[in-house]
Amino acid sequence: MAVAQALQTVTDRKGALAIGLAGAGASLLAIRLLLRSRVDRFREVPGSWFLGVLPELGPGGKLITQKLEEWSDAYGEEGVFEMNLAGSRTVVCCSWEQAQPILSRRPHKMPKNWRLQNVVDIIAGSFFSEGERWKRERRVLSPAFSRKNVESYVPAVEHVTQQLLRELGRDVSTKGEANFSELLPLYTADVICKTALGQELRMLETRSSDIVDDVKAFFHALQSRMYAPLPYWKIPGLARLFDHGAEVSRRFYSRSEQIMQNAKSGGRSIAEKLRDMDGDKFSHGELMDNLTVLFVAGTDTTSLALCWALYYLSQDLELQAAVADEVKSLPDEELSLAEAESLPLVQAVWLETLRCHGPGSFLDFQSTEEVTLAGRKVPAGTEFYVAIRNILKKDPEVKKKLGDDLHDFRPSRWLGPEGIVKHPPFDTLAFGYGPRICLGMRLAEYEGLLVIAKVVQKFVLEKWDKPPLEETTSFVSNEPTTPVSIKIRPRTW
Ligand code: HEM
Repeated sequence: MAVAQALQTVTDRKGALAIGLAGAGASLLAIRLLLRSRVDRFREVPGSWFLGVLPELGPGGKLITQKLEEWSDAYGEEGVFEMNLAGSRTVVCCSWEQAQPILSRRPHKMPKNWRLQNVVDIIAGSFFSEGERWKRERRVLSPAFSRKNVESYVPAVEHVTQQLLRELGRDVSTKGEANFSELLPLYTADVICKTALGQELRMLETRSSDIVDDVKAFFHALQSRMYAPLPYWKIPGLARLFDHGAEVSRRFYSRSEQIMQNAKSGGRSIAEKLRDMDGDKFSHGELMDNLTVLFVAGTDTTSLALCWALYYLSQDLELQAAVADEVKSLPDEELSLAEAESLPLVQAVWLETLRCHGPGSFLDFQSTEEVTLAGRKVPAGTEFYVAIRNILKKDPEVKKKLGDDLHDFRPSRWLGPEGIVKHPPFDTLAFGYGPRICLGMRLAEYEGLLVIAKVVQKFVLEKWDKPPLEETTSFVSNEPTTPVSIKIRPRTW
């Protein structure tokens, strides 16, 4: 009898608990719906009430670039629409008109969004910081990428570019084709090491991909954490099941320590300059963070943009022949920044590649104040995406300047009677906008022009005869889903 009574009590308690939980759930849903109805809404991408559109973004959000383009077409006729991203209301600005109120509030009123907080235990440094810390880091790092300093890196970049040409020559004689997805990240990593960090790691020559593999693993971890429905990395032992961010972070830290030890005091490279600031303008940890950021931000981005550029040139042999004609008589020795910039068609190919396939296809923020968009008030704390790719491929303002056929890859749209016409800010939008625009833009641009010019001068890229490349998103990069392997042969004049 006593046992039966005890069982009854337990069952009653369970029942009461279940009713309580159901009641709490229903109240939460009711509050959510009530709050929702009070907010001025834009057209919304349909999704489940709990995860919203997250499942549609694929594992780790890899489909976000394509989805933003698709949804901008379907829901973005006002230049702005919204979506529920795992419970967070996210407003997407897909036109230049609606993007401007967001971008003009940067950096302090429109910081990067809270999702970046998910990665602070594996990476920090200028790309990820805010407020006073970001200001100090930007001030200290900026001079390293000034025009004058990038000009001083010319011999180093030329040295690595010559190595790239030698490696391509080797691949031609052994395989008849070059895997640019393998070679270009080694090239950009060598350039960063030799210029910014003052170290010669000869990754191209030895084809050693440890650093490049770690950058990719890092991007994977960052992307996975930013789009995870639950903070799996906070549960001991679970993080390693989903990403290797912590191990990669440790490896980068020890590489940065090594670089600092090798750096001479008072030298020219950024690492050498930073070494003198250790403990003064920068704490030691901050120093290590920023060296890692340079590795991470400067390798995959530029190499992927170059992969896309060479892919387009192998698709369009007429365009390639015109580029070859432009670079035919370039000297074998180094090209200054001004000489590289005086090649209009090479520059047009670079600008058009960034417009169609720039690695940073969107920027994400979180507002600190109310913003009015398309006549509707959006409260402080809302997440915003600025869909850069969509703007560059569909916006009426961009059409006015660059033509109606924005879906086509047509470098000549950047050319006028006098040569290149840049159309700011659209010529640099792939590098971001405003005070936080990409720090390495000048170096990336120089590498881009130089590689396009020198590769086409020395080699013919045969016609692309494989299926068209598709892309997937990995943190700030948009990479082809299959390697960019192109049949090449030496060019004879
Ligand atoms: C084609 C190549 C590249 C592209 C398309 C690119 C794109 C971008 C974008 C979109 C941002 C965010 C800008 C914003 O928030 O407005 C950024 C930031 C940044 N990039 Fe690049 N990047 C490239 C190459 C490089 C290189 C070579 C470096 C240097 C080593 C670099 C270092 C950085 C840094 C440090 C930031 C953070 C700047 C800050 O928040 O103050 N990037 N980049």
